[in-house]
Amino acid sequence: MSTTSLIWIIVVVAALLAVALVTGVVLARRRRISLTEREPEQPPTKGSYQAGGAITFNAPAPPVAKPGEPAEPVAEPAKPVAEPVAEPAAPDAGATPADVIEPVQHPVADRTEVDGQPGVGDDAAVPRDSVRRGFVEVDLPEAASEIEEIEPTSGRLERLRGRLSRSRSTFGQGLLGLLGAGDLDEDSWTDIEDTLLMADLGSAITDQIVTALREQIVARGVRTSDDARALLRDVLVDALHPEMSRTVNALPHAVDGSGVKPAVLLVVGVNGVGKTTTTGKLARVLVADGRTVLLGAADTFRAAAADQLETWGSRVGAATVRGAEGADPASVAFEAVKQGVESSVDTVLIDTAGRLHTKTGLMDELGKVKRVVEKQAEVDEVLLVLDATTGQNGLTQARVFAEVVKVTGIVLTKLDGTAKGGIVFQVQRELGVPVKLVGLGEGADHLAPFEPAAFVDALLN
Ligand SMILES: Nc1nc2c(ncn2[C@@H]2O[C@H](COP(=O)(O)OP(=O)(O)OP(=O)(O)O)[C@@H](O)[C@H]2O)c(=O)[nH]1
Repeated sequence: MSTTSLIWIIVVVAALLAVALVTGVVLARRRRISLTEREPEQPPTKGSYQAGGAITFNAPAPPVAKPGEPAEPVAEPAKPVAEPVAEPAAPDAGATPADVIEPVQHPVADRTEVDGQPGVGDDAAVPRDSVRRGFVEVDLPEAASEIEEIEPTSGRLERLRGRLSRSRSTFGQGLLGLLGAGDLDEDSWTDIEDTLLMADLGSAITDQIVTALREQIVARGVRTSDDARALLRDVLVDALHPEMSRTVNALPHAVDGSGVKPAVLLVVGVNGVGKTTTTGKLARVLVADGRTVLLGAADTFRAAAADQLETWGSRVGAATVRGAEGADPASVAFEAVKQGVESSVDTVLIDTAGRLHTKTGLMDELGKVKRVVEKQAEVDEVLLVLDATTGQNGLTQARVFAEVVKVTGIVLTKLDGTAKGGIVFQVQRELGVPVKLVGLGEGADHLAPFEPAAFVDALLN
């Protein structure tokens, strides 16, 4: 091979290498992902929470002044949740004559249960054919690594109205169809009665509503379906006692000679009704309102219940006081209130054991929890949680609990899972105690203040 040929070969190889190098660089640049520094995320500000017309808490005293902080003025115009409510702190003394509806008396002959009214410590009698509720195992809510943002409670009932669709389609729409169908004969009135009974309004309230409808349909000269809707709305809202106070007594209050103490709430009810979930949801609402909350896991019967509560608390930055499995619930409740007082939190929420209804003697235990707590602080609210899907069974439970503790408010859960939303009417009548909150789903923010008008609108529209 001549020298010239060798030179040519070297030149060609060099040229090919150069082309390959340039192509490689271009391709590598194209494939590279462009990385830029992300703007740091802004943490959700509490100030963005607006909750006017939402779950209302009483404010009998200025909020707790934390050590080193100046006391805040009594009036809190910036906090829409804490609408000023002219209610004294003590729930026993808080009811105005308009708030009080007489609880229904139950002569033995009228009772639905076969064994007569259950007494304290007895098993509550349930209809023989009812399905027995077993142990409820629930998945723990996912633990959050940082404090969650909480949906405002304002307008929750409107936002969650779709969750009442089962009651709306059977009860609300059924009634509207019957009432707006023109001239009503006796058969139509019987159908209206049946619809009310099937929605679990109970015979007394059904009679009351039918009588009111019959009178007013003539008095108002109802002609169109719009007239019928307006009449039905008024009658149903009226039957829900809109004048009753639904304020949750959950704000700290002054105690003679010992400064300000946290509000203490007991959450009671049988197993599986949704006590722990409700306690967690309520803690969220309070935290969203700028309150400090301590949780007491006095459901020592089931270890997972304390885990469940602790997880709820961790999601909103609330600490949980718990005891060993099987520990005395009263001692856990005592410790929770003690710590709550010492750390000057605004509210202590105590989740109690749920097997009080069916195990002899356990109802007495609930009385003990209350007595022990009262050695340190007043119990401001006893919220009885009832599962709306259990119908008459729920009413039997309500009676038993009312014998042991002074129930001050009802939380009706699982209204999203039933067509029998009418239980709301009956349960208030049974106990003479207002439904204050309703559970409309398993979601963390699916707890709404109970507002009679919004509830009826959700059923009828
Ligand atoms: N659909 C629906 N489910 C709910 C509601 N409230 C609670 N639940 C569910 O009901 C189940 C039982 O709830 P818990 O809060 O564990 O009930 P509990 O009364 O504390 O039960 P125990 O700890 O066994 O006494 C869980 O699966 C909840 O997610 C509600 O409003 N709607």
